[in-house]
Amino acid sequence: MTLTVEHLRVADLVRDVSFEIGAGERVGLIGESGSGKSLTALSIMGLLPDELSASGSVRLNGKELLGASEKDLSRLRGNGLSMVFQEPMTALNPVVRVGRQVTEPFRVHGRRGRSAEELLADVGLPGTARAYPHQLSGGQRQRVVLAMALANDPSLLVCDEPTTALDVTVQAQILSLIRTSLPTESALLFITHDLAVVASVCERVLVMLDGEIVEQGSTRSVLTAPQHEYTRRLLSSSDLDGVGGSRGACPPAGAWGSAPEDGAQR
Ligand SMILES: Nc1ncnc2c1ncn2[C@@H]1O[C@H](COP(=O)(O)OP(=O)(O)OP(=O)(O)O)[C@@H](O)[C@H]1O
Repeated sequence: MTLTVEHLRVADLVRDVSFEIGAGERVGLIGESGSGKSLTALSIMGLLPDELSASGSVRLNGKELLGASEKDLSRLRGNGLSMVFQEPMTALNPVVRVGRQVTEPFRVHGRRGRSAEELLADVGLPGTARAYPHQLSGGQRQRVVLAMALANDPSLLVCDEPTTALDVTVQAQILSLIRTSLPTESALLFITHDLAVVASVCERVLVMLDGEIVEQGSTRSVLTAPQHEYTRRLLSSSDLDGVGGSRGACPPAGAWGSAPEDGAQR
């Protein structure tokens, strides 16, 4: 799997954005609010609102996605491509039991797959298939969304601030679940404001400012030796131990998206 984004433009809001993500790569997209991260993700997914359109090129394994038919895109979504949004309630139907929702990707793509109970147990929610979303906590709902996104073993998972709405403990659980549940060969594009999250999940990072990518590189090099003034400012205003506070000191154990427990297990 290779995702190739070239000269992506969305009005004046995203400008000349180019990057590539290969199979198994975990890539972070950081930048302050309004810098164009979500619009970049929505362009990849073919989910831009009607009033905005994208130009340039977004290719998945060489196949152009910009301008692809809705039929082709919906065949890809939840199959080759999956996305997890910040607010799980927007992704779940409040009047449908979660068990039915997590197996939806199989029905949409006409496939037989694992049972709802299995998919939910995989994300730490055994015995919840008959629950409605409102009977679950915010963290549990995000687990359901993740189970749905992972049901068809997507080649690319896009997460747009999936933990921002959750408290710190639940946030850590969801991050750990993303690290361990995503098949090793699947690629990840992870959007966040939080540099500590990037350090713990991603091996490579793209930095966006005012609609443009201003810096990219390995998470270690960008967070320890930022080249762009904006990245330096982001770091100095973050509470990332060992980087923002005392630059050059050792990062926390397990940082830089390469923690041993990140290994190959599903
Ligand atoms: N439908 C739209 N029409 C016009 N402008 C939009 C639309 N959606 C987003 N924008 C603007 O585009 C810019 C980039 O938005 P985007 O949501 O991609 O930012 P972001 O980096 O994801 O921010 P956040 O971290 O707050 O989610 C913002 O200035 C936003 O106001």
